[in-house]
Amino acid sequence: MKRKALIAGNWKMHMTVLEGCRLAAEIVASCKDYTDREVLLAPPCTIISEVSHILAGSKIILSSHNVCWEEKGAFTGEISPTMLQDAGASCAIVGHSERRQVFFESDEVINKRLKGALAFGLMGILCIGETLEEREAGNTQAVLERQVRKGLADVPASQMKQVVLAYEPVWAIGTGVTASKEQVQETHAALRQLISEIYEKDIAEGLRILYGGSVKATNVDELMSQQDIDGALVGGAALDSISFARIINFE
Ligand SMILES: O=C[C@H](O)COP(=O)(O)O
Repeated sequence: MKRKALIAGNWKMHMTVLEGCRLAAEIVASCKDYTDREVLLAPPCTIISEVSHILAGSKIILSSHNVCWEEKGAFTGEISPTMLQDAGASCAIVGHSERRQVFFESDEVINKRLKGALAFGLMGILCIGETLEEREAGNTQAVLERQVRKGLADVPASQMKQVVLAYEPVWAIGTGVTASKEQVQETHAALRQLISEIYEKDIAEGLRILYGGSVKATNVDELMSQQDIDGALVGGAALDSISFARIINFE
């Protein structure tokens, strides 16, 4: 099955309104009318609304970095799926390693966030990935399997079209160390096999699995040449329009 590639730029905690609007406009200008790939931007929530105006008329998808599972109520510090939609977003990232590591979000909380996003019709990017310590202890597969099974717990097959998986080994994020294309391909193939065991083969074949961790203009082509790498979740290199444009236009 031919899956549409997805190149996602995660701006993390960067960009004022002015900076973000300028970067978004530069990215819009560098996008072609693709049929084989999609582009997504995830700015901080403070500028989602302004960036949505810049993206209007383009096919670029707008995402948040996180989402609450409730529509409204006493959840200080949280943003609901409908608030995100109101601001112009149609996707939410959940379970990013920085949420797991720095803010101690558990698999259970991440699962609630994902189910909340899907229930309100958002696309959900579920991030998973092992730490260096877990890798060195030989626990990579077990950690990824736990994160996938718990992250997708009670997500019905009917909502899996809204889900994207992002494999981001923590040791490769922001470090300049990229996992090799062989390492990533092998991991993605194993993840696809796991998804076919949890759901069914067709769902696994249709699921997009992104790689994240020091993706750059210089390594995107070789990563994207692999059968089970369906796109990239890009951090640092997404903050520069020239680098990100090159990544979007991978060959
Ligand atoms: O969400 C993006 C990832 O954390 C990767 O970040 P990076 O490209 O700066 O390594």
